[in-house]
Amino acid sequence: MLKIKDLKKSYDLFQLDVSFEIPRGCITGLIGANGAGKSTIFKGILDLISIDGGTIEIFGKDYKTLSKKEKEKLGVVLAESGFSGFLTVQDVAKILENMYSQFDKAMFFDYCKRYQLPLKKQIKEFSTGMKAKLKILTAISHKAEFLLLDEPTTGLDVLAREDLLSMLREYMEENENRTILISSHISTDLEGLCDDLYMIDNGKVVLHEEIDTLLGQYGLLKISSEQYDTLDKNYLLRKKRESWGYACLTNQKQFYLENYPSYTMEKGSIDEVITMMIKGEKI
Ligand SMILES: Nc1ncnc2c1ncn2[C@@H]1O[C@H](COP(=O)(O)OP(=O)(O)OP(=O)(O)O)[C@@H](O)[C@H]1O
Repeated sequence: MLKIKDLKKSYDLFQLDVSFEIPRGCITGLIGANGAGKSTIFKGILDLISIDGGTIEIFGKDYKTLSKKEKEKLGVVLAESGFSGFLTVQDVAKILENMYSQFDKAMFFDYCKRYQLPLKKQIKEFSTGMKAKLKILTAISHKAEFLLLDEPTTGLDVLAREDLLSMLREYMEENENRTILISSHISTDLEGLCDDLYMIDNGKVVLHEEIDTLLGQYGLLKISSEQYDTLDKNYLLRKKRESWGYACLTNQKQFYLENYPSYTMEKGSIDEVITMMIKGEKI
């Protein structure tokens, strides 16, 4: 669905250089701290910034050659975008109807009712959660095949975030060919939604893994210096010196559980894996 090879973009001290592929029918997450380069990737894919190098293919074509009809198959939420605050939901529906031949008006108003989005109130009076839901709704209501969502959950409370993730899950359930690329710095959002995860740090991909593998096969060994000295280190990815010894990240948890059953092995949250990959020392 999307193929990015050696995408490069420089801003002063920041240098983006990433390659990745997003298969049809999957939800792929981009996770990274503020300034990691997530929005730059989205803007590159959508041709909103000039890139310094690399290739981007969407639907098997160079991204610059997409026809109007093909662009209609994209549903986009960008961190800094949105409709004018002076418009109402009814105005937005009219705009979408004119923009997209596939706009599903009934579904749009049905969702507005379900998520209590008032039709006649100006958007500037909406809460952050209401604005976020409207943005997602504008991305999914024209039956887009591929959603590109940059930080759609930022600033939302737990309930609003859950509503938004439900909208995305429903969107995926309706058609198995639908595909999502979503970024967030909140790992739990992506953990419960995505099939595949790319971790971005300082413009580079530091880890690519399926969520099931990340949750099932990664683990954090917490051991003393003496235990570390005699440990088989072949299946360790990173280590970090701690006051009590070493924390070690492995993607072969089972090996250490079987061979060192008395050593402390923690499941390791996605945040801990990210921290170890970025701050830990290579073995
Ligand atoms: N137009 C620009 N001019 C100069 N520097 C920029 C510009 N846009 C982005 N940058 C820099 O590029 C880097 C990556 O920014 P980007 O917005 O892609 O990060 P991000 O991962 O989306 O962060 P956040 O989660 O805070 O939105 C940052 O160092 C940022 O300051």
